[in-house]
Amino acid sequence: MATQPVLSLTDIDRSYGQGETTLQILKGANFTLNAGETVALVAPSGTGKSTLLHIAGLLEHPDGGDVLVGGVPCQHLGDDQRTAMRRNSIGFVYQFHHLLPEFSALENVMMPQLVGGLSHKEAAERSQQLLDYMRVGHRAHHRPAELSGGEQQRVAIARAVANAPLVLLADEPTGNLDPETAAYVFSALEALVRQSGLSALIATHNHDLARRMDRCITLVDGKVIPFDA
Ligand SMILES: Nc1ncnc2c1ncn2[C@@H]1O[C@H](COP(=O)(O)OP(=O)(O)OP(=O)(O)O)[C@@H](O)[C@H]1O
Repeated sequence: MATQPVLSLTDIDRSYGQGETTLQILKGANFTLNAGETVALVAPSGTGKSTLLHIAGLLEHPDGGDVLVGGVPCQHLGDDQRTAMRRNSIGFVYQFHHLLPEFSALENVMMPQLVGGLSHKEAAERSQQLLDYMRVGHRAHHRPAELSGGEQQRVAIARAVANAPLVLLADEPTGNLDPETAAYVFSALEALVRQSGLSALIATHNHDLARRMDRCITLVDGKVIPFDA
């Protein structure tokens, strides 16, 4: 039985105006992520990795083409519907953790679940489980500023998967960490993704980490092509 892709990018165009000129970053880019699949996006700086991830995560509109999440075309969705789709179906991890500074680690992970309608008790239990799984459970009641960079990123990963999204998108999730911490955090991310059967697209500069994904892609002349890391 053919499985439905969880994410499809079809003929994506995106350009940015820079003074007099236009910088065309994505030119008819196509990409499909299947259920349970992990893909690494490896490409030189400035080629459009973040742009592609932001478009895939419905954080940015393409100039042309469409994004299908769970088979649903998103081009013509209104802002509220896009927000709901993002909230329910997409988890995003950034290079910098973007945790809310005034809330504890636990509260940060609980937030999307509370917005999603889970009770306080259920959200707290699930959040603690996720933090434990990411081996940062003992820091649950600390605020982000009291955590190390690696711990902050592990909390951010727990938050991104808290709503059991269809797709996890990560933009250099370990790019801000020293190599040893990066390897540790990446392993925790990988274990969580594999254990929960999540589909993930992860941008990374690290070829060793990229090779651990099911397959690798890169960006050349604005198009997605397979890559042998
Ligand atoms: N909002 C914007 N306005 C103008 N130019 C932009 C904008 N966002 C990105 N760009 C340009 O588009 C190109 C691709 O940017 P993007 O951040 O997607 O690259 P990247 O591959 O993720 O790079 P890095 O690995 O350095 O993070 C860059 O040249 C960047 O300067």
